[in-house]
Amino acid sequence: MDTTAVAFCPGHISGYFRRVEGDTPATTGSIGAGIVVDEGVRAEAARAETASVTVRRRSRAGAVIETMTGSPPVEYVLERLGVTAAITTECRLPIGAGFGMSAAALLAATTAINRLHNLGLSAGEVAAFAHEAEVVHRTGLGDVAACRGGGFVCRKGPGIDAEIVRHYEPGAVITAVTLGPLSTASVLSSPGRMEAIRAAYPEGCPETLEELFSFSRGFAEKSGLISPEVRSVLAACDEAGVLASMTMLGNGVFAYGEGAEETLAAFGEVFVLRTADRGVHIPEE
Ligand SMILES: Nc1ncnc2c1ncn2[C@@H]1O[C@H](COP(=O)(O)OP(=O)(O)O)[C@@H](O)[C@H]1O
Ligand SMILES: CC(C)(COP(=O)(O)O)[C@@H](O)C(=O)O
Repeated sequence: MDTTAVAFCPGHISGYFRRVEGDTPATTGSIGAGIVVDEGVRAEAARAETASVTVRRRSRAGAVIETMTGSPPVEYVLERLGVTAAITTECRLPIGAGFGMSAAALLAATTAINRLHNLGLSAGEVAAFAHEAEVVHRTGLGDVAACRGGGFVCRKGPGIDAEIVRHYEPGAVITAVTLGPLSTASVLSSPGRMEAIRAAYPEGCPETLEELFSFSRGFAEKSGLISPEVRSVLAACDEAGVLASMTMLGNGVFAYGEGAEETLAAFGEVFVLRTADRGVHIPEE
């Protein structure tokens, strides 16, 4: 009997989205587009009498820079599955910055719990529990669906079973900078903000990364979400001819193409990411 199980899930930078309201969490979610990135969350589930979650962030060099206790959405999944475990999540990207860390933590943790307790859930059932927790806790809408696979994605319906168009761009470098957290729940709970977001939604699916940036930027401009700090970074990117938009929902910017890293570096810690080639999985260790 294994005493621990591990899973990894990539993060997802949403470029634009529109909430779709269903009758249940399964039919509630979002449509939109974004990029699944190679950095994400590694979750370990260990046998334990009681449920607990420890959240760790590591620096690029591997040192633990932050440790937090508790994660309401991950605890929700344990309770929903009727099992206990000691969960430890580890990530390098900041939490609450629009990198879909809540969804990555949920998918990775649920995958690890399924394996630890031999629950026999299919990949779809694992994703359904993770998605339910995201929607109930207002930590995300479309990230779980996106992180089931890699590439840059266009989600055409809510929930985990809707059609998703994926384009794989192996090696494409996406650079991001964060200027501080933005609570996803606070935006998703604001009727005024959600109406502006609804009205800003662009039609059609991007065929190229360039198009994804152009649709995302149009959405960001119309959404009313751009803070003065994000505006300064976007202005610098425009000046340098670098494609850029706001990370949804985070107080940050993601950018693509030559000069992106140098331009963003003036504003904070830069994360150099690549489009992920696969979604949630059990790593070979
Ligand atoms: N790495 C993680 N491990 C465990 N829980 C997490 C993790 N990242 C986010 N969460 C949960 O999600 C909440 C934040 O969600 P949100 O603001 O949507 O962040 P993000 O934009 O990174 O998805 C946190 O308060 C925490 O409860
Ligand atoms: C934009 C968001 C609603 C939240 O994304 P994050 O803050 O990264 O959890 C996402 O889930 C989406 O539906 O596109």
